[in-house]
Amino acid sequence: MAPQPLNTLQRLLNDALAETPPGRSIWVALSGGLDSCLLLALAARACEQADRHLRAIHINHGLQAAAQSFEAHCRDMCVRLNVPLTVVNVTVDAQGEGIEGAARNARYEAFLATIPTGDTLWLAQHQDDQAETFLLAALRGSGLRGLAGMPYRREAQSTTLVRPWLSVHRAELEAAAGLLELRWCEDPTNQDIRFDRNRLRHRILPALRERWPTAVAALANSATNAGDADAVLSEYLAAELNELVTGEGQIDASALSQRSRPRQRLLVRTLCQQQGLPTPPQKRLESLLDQLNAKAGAAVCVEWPGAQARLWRQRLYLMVPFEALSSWEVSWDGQTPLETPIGPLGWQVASLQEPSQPLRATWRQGGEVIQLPKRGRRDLKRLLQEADMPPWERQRLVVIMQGEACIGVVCPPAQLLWQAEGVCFTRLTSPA
Ligand SMILES: Nc1ncnc2c1ncn2[C@@H]1O[C@H](COP(=O)(O)OP(=O)(O)OP(=O)(O)O)[C@@H](O)[C@H]1O
Repeated sequence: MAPQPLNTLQRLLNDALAETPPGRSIWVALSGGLDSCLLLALAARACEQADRHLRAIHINHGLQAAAQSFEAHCRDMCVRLNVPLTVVNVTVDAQGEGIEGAARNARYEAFLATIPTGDTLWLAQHQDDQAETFLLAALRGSGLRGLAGMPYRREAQSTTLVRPWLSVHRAELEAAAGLLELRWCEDPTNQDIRFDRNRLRHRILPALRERWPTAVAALANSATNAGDADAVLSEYLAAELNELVTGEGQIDASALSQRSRPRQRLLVRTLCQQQGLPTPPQKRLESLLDQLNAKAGAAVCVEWPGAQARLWRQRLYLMVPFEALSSWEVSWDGQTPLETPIGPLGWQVASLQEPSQPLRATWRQGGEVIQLPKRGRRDLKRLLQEADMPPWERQRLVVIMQGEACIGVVCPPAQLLWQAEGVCFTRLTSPA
């Protein structure tokens, strides 16, 4: 009979296996370290018994001299276990964030780009990793979402990520590795206490455990509780946000200002999350909320890395910051797909009143006039006001000119706003 630690670990894998769709592969994220090597060894047994297809993926970050030996170890282990291995080399760009975070982002991007839709990826994180993640989040002052740490299971771009051993203590994995006489690579950087996580692991958690022997399990439990609370709260907030939505990526700022401050904070953070934007740091968020009742004409813009919030006509807009536009003007035959500095125009001209006169495309300069069917000559400025288009979007409109006449106004890539009398634009269909 298998010794107790192996039994527990094997059972958790069988449970995880029972939840994966039949006919799809299970992938093990194999770093070459103890935990993921053990995961691969026991996953190979579980998948063989259940007649399931197992694969492994190793990401080579190329960050340290030892990277090649990790890769070699993974290759060797997969050959011995007869598990197909995919190795992906990534370039880690640590600009603007720590090297650990940049490596993690590059790794997850590579996982999702490599693993076919519908397959499942198993990661070897355990309870101690979860406790560290919780503490790191608490030390950053995170809200519920951050404190929830790593979920047992999560869907990402149609790939399911599962951590079957999230409830298992590291010591149990070490004991199991000993029983199996497993071989793995020790990552020399794991001892480097200049990294926050390593400092927690080697200095802080041992001190906590000395006074509170179950500290790791308790912290991991708090993460689970935070995750549950976050999931329920998210449902309520999504429903409340729905009532505030005034259009895509915008909500009613004056209705938001009627809410209590804590509610406002949560609603803005949730809106950011829904739009895949980073949430604002506390001071930026407070500054934004202080201005919710700004006068209709005031141009309020609060920025933080990766996102900005704007208030306009009592509506709150959240978006990715625009890059400043430099001047641009090109001549155009009306047929060739036109690439603007902010993407493809998406339209072509099917017919013109004066086909011989050349066209040019440019940003809206101000002062344009367009002759509209049945409406006569109209100032573009007035039309934009009537259309309720925010000022920052007005600056990014492409106007098609023929001589001094504006014959079309497009918001790239999809929206044709106006076409002049006698002119017909048609939508470009993307090549199959
Ligand atoms: N380079 C990598 N290639 C593939 N998977 C990885 C890689 N690095 C980490 N992982 C996956 O993410 C999990 C957590 O990563 P973490 O950096 O905490 O672990 P590790 O110390 O590198 O390795 P291990 O958890 O195997 O001891 C790993 O258990 C493994 O499943």
